[in-house]
Amino acid sequence: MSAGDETTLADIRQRIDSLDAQIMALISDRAACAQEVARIKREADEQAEFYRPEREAQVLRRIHQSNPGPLDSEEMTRLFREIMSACLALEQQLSVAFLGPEGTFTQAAALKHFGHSVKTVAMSAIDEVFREVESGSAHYGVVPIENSTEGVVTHTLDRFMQSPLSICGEVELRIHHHLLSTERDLAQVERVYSHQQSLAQCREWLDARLSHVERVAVSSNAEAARRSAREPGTAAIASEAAAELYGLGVLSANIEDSPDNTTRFLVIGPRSSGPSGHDKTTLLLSARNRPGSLFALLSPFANHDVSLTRIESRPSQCVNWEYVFFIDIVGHAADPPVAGALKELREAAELVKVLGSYPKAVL
Ligand SMILES: O=C(O)C(=O)C[C@]1(C(=O)O)C=C[C@@H](O)C=C1
Repeated sequence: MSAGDETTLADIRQRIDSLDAQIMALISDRAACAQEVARIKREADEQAEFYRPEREAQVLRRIHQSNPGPLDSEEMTRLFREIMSACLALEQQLSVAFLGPEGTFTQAAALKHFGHSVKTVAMSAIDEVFREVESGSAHYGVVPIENSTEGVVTHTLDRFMQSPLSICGEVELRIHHHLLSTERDLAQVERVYSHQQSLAQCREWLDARLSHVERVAVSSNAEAARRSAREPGTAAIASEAAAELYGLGVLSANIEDSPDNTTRFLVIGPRSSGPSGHDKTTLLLSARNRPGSLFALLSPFANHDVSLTRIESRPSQCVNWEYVFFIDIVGHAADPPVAGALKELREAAELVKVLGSYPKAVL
């Protein structure tokens, strides 16, 4: 390196130091604004809601769209996600219950959505996540709802039938599965633990590489990692986070059969979100038991030009062979086309429950 290069490097580093000082001052100004917002919210209402999913989605969308580069837009949005998470923590320390144990994809989804300044609390079942939020012990909860290869998580759908909670957000997470073990060689693995959905998502890889090995389904991927860490001769299919947490090595990375394996999670809380401009609404419907009833449930959406993105049917849990429908539509319940469709639907359906309107996932 020549003397000229040294000066240039030193110059650039000086500029970086000065920019860091400016960034810090700006972040501190932003944090002071959040404190001021909190004061105004508290003065207006003792039960003030500090977390505002619609505002967060708008902020993150603006950052995503206006990023000038060279940083990738996803990267820039993630940085702002963390800044806003720290600002919200100054207003209120949020607790978020998730389907645990520590190291599950659901925890990764919770942190992706809320940032790292919230307190995440591990629950051992989907039902417990709902109960923790229903009782007010946690402010919000995160539960899995569907996977792009394995389909819907029926436990979560069924739990909404009896819950007063609303959906206030969604999170999409690309799922990468790794084979984790304390062993150093595939030949030493005699048993593989994982959640049944993950075993299914890696079926082809397991058939090709570990066809002779016993597959054992356990309650979560993180539980699989925890067990494998204590049992020589075993491996777990789980995330990188679980590998770190339970001290396992990665024997084989990205073993999922479908390269764009994605899981969608829902954020549940005491109320749904305000309109953000790009929203979704989830409905629970049941039809009167007569010919043409499904058509009657769907036609109000067509009449009001509202798009359906998903429809699932589940046994009603009240009467044998009667079904309820979970429907996702584009738009917020307060948007005029959706409000019009809902009004018409209430005249046609036995039951119309708006499970929540919430911003479409940004990250
Ligand atoms: O705008 C608000 O209501 C705020 O509280 C500020 C802020 C932010 O940091 O931008 C923080 C938390 C909310 O969830 C949304 C936005």
